[in-house]
Amino acid sequence: MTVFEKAPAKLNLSLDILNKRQDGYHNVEMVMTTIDLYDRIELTSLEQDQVKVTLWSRYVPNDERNLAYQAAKAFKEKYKVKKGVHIKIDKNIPVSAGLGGGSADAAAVLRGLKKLWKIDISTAELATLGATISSDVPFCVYGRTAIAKGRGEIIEKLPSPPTCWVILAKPDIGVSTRTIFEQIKMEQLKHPNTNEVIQALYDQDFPKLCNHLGNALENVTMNMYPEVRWLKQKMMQNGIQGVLMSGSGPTIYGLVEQERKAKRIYNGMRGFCKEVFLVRSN
Ligand SMILES: C[C@@](CO)(OP(=O)(O)O)[C@H](O)COP(=O)(O)OP(=O)(O)OC[C@H]1O[C@@H](n2ccc(N)nc2=O)[C@H](O)[C@@H]1O
Ligand SMILES: Nc1ncnc2c1ncn2[C@@H]1O[C@H](COP(=O)(O)OP(=O)(O)O)[C@@H](O)[C@H]1O
Repeated sequence: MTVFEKAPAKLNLSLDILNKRQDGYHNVEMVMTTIDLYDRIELTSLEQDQVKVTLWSRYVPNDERNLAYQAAKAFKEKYKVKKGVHIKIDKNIPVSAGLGGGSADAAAVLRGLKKLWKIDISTAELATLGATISSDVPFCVYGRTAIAKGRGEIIEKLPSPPTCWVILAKPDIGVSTRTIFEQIKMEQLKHPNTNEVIQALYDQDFPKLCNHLGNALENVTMNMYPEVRWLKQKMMQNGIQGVLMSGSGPTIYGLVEQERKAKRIYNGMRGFCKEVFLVRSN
């Protein structure tokens, strides 16, 4: 039997760092939403007790370092499944981009295995299992729009943003999330107004949402990689209100309501970097 799952990328509409914890992680508050840029995951049940990953990517390993592999192992162990699975990943989400591609794949594997092996568990239980893989997996298990707290594992659903176009531009560098967190100087962080972002979602107020997008990691990454600041400025020169770096970067995104304007900006941004996408919000 084979099951197919979409693994959508996420955007951080806001990202705040509250404090550093004893375990080395940071307590965060992040409003996140999934977008229509996704990897495709195909899961086929195997009689042999093995996890096999197939994907074609220069940047992602197909062994036990793959988060999709780790998700399948964790699922099999937790629910004592003796069968195996062949995971095929069709990778579209850029890697080490701040778009949570690895976490999206892991979450899609958890959702897919629940269907493939007909295990009766709740989404909350899957998200708890996902937290053992990486901080963004619990959000990716739910998808749509939510606020993530703690180290990312406490999820509260929110209304999705008014439907809009999303232009994504990724500079030709990969950013290590761990390295960016290591650079943080708490007293220098610029904090977003998370409550205003949440209120804008409840009010379905697109201009207000755009005005309050904010990411405490933006300056940390931009100080390390000036090309990210440059790319944000290029995106802003198009007269978009809502422009932000997602996650620990380096992807810059812009939110636009009108299709014609979005297509014009998408075409313009392609002159500045190779990896540019135009997708819909969820
Ligand atoms: C920053 C965010 C925002 O959505 O995304 P990305 O930029 O990776 O997409 C996430 O919080 C990233 O989540 P994820 O990529 O799953 O991180 P993990 O694998 O759990 O952690 C990687 C490293 O980042 C640091 N880390 C991560 C999460 C957190 N709340 N505090 C941390 O200090 C830790 O040093 C950890 O070793
Ligand atoms: N299925 C996967 N997809 C993408 N990256 C993966 C996957 N499994 C492991 N990784 C590794 O995770 C790291 C971060 O990848 P990614 O999730 O794309 O980053 P980000 O969350 O910053 O967008 C990379 O070093 C990559 O090799």
